[in-house]
This record gives sequence, structure tokens and C-alpha cells, in this order.
Amino acid sequence: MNHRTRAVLPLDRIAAVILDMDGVITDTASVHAAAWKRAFDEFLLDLSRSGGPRFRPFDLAEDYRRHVDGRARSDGVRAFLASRGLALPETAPPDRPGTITVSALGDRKDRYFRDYVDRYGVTAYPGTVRLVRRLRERGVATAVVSASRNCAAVLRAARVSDLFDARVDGVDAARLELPGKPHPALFLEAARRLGVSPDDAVVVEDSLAGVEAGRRGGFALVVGVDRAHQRAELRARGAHVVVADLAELELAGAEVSP
Ligand SMILES: O=P(O)(O)OC[C@H]1O[C@@H](O)[C@H](O)[C@@H](O)[C@@H]1O
Repeated sequence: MNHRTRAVLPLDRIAAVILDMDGVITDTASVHAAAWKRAFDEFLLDLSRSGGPRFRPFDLAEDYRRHVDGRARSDGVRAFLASRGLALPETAPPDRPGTITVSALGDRKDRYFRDYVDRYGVTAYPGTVRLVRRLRERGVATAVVSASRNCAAVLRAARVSDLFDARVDGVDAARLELPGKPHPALFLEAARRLGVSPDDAVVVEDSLAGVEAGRRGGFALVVGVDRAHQRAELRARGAHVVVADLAELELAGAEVSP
């Protein structure tokens, strides 16, 4: 049976396409997942050795996509720990300066992430690069939105920085105090920077939190990219269509300008 989705972008009705980065533009969702696993497993193992709950490792697939994927770094720490009934202080108490905090655990994960990127490099998905080039040829504006504070460096490493008219990332989110996904603030900021209304724009996302953000933001079309066998959940969280890769998206309704 053919499970391919026929997904069409109606170019006569859209002015912009806003794409998430990790897992949509670059193959870095699995790199984040591996870095999270290393940081969380170290923490959970230490905890169990010092009399805490029995060690149950971070699940690379399930824990990542449910609690961490698409969320800002500290939000990911809090959400995963909460799923295990755990919490860490935001700042170390003055009498115990060595106490591990939310940001210290996030920073540890970030060191692992950067180390993996330096060692193994980053690749952009060819189907995404082709789609973005074709959109730009047809006068559609493009933006990248990411919860990641490493967004600019990852785009550079994948050599795709110049494919986008605007970027809203984790650095902007912190500076502008924008709430993270599933709140739609990052996508709405990207639409604002492109000068388009959400109902003229498309959001492309692979994470459950990101799809929900696109839908809550009132975007014309939310395209889910299923890289983690979660087609039904992407649909349930608000994706209008789900594709396995952006090579499946067809463009309709606007000619290439002469
Ligand atoms: O820690 P960073 O690089 O700022 O990234 C924050 C988050 O960015 C998201 O894009 C990823 O899906 C998450 O896994 C990641 O944790």
C-alpha cells in the first residue's frame, strides 16, 4: 500500500513559509536527543547512587519527543524531570554552591551538543533545501524559527544561513522574553519580521510542541514532518498535513516570475 501523502502548498494563497530548524532543515534533532540522553543519564545515575530512585535511563525516542523536542533548553530540563516526578532548583542555594541547577544541567547538555556538532558536522535535508530554493524563486518569503540558541551556528555549519529572509531563535526568545513552544510567540515574531499575517503563512514543524504552536498561532497551514514515527500524534496536535520529508510537498498555483 502507498502511504505517501499528497500535500500541496497553494502558492496563490500564501506569502511566506516559516520552518523549524532541528529535524526540519538540519539533521540535528538526533544530535540534541543524544546530548540530552548523556546529560540526563549521568544525572539520573548519580541520583540513584546517592539513594534516589532506581536508575531508569532517558529514552532516546519517547522521552525526547514527548518532553524535550522543540522546547527551549531550560523548559526541556524542567519538563523531562517533571515526567519523573523530579525537580531541580533554578539557582544554587548560597550555602550549597555546588548544587546542580536547571541551567547547570542544560549547560552540560549544551557542551555535549556542541562537541557532537564539532566532531561530526551537520547536514541539511536535501528535500528541504530544494523546497526553500523553489519557494524563493517563486517570490515566497522564508524564515527559520528555532528554540535553539545554537541556531545560527548550526545553519552556518550546514551552509544554509542565506536561504532565509528572517531568523527567530533561542537567543531572540531570551532577549525578547518570548515564551517557548507550544506558545506561538516565536512563529508570530517571524511572521511580523517578514511583514505577513499568520493567515497568509505556512508553518513547517517536526515536533509536537512546534505543531501545536503553529496551530495556536492561527497559521494558514501547519505541515508536520514525521521523522519519528509520530504521524497520528502530529495530526492530533494540529498538523493539517503530515509528510515524511519535504520532498513530498508539491507547489501549486504560482508561476516562476520571468
Ligand atoms: O539547547 P539549545 O541548542 O538552545 O536548543 C534548545 C532546543 O532546541 C530545539 O530545537 C530542539 O528540538 C531541542 O532538542 C533543544 O533542546
